[in-house]
Amino acid sequence: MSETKKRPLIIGVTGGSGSGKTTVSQAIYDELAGKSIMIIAQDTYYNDQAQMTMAQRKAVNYDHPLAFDTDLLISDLKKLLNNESIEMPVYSYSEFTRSNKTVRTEPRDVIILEGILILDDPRLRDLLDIKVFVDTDDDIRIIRRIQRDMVERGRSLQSVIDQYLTTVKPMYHQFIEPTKRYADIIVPEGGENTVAIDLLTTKVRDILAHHGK
Ligand SMILES: Nc1ncnc2c1ncn2[C@@H]1O[C@H](COP(=O)(O)OP(=O)(O)O)[C@@H](O)[C@H]1O
Ligand SMILES: Nc1ccn([C@@H]2O[C@H](COP(=O)(O)O)[C@@H](O)[C@H]2O)c(=O)n1
Repeated sequence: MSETKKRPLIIGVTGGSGSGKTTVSQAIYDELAGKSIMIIAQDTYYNDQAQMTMAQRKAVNYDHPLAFDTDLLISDLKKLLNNESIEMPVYSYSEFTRSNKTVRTEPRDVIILEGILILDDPRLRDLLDIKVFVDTDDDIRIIRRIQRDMVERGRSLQSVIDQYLTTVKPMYHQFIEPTKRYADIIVPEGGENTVAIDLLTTKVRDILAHHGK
């Protein structure tokens, strides 16, 4: 009798911009080195804006749920859950859109999905097996964001401040912070919280062992 392949496990890691989602996701990934695991950033699934001018792209509210191509993200996750490969988009923060390339991505036993709005859409939320909210104060997040966006995302100090006040902060309080209620685990201070990361990786190891992985 042929063995049925088990459905991959999806861990969702959310929180405000600069809260430490990427750091927590990378820490889980590193702790589970040697396992079949991948990280998907929700940012990769921002809408395709190739047909827009640069001025139009810069004016988009990137912290609103409608900024994302959630249908494509859900469709790709369902393929991975079905143990099929996907063509993952490639996103550029400096171009404010996807490139015309994609990366062929094979399914893995564990998928970490990290992003600001992964708990907002019930269709997406329902695909997640473990839901984590990284909870970091607004002042710490804006300081981290200034440092990161100026170094890694080609932004000026003034543009980071303007964007934070006009969209990032209000959207956080309207759409992101309310999704904390859906989280199984709330992690204060993100990547430095080794206790939370140990608990999560132990849980994932238990589930994989139960599946014989
Ligand atoms: N606990 C921490 N202490 C100090 N800096 C941190 C901590 N966690 C993350 N950072 C830094 O803050 C920035 C944003 O963190 P990141 O994990 O990318 O957040 P997010 O993915 O939520 O936007 C990064 O430059 C990262 O190195
Ligand atoms: N072209 C873009 C796209 C997104 N953003 C900002 O990125 C934030 C989400 O990424 P994190 O790694 O910080 O979680 C989000 O708050 C958007 O404002 C952008 O500035 N430009």
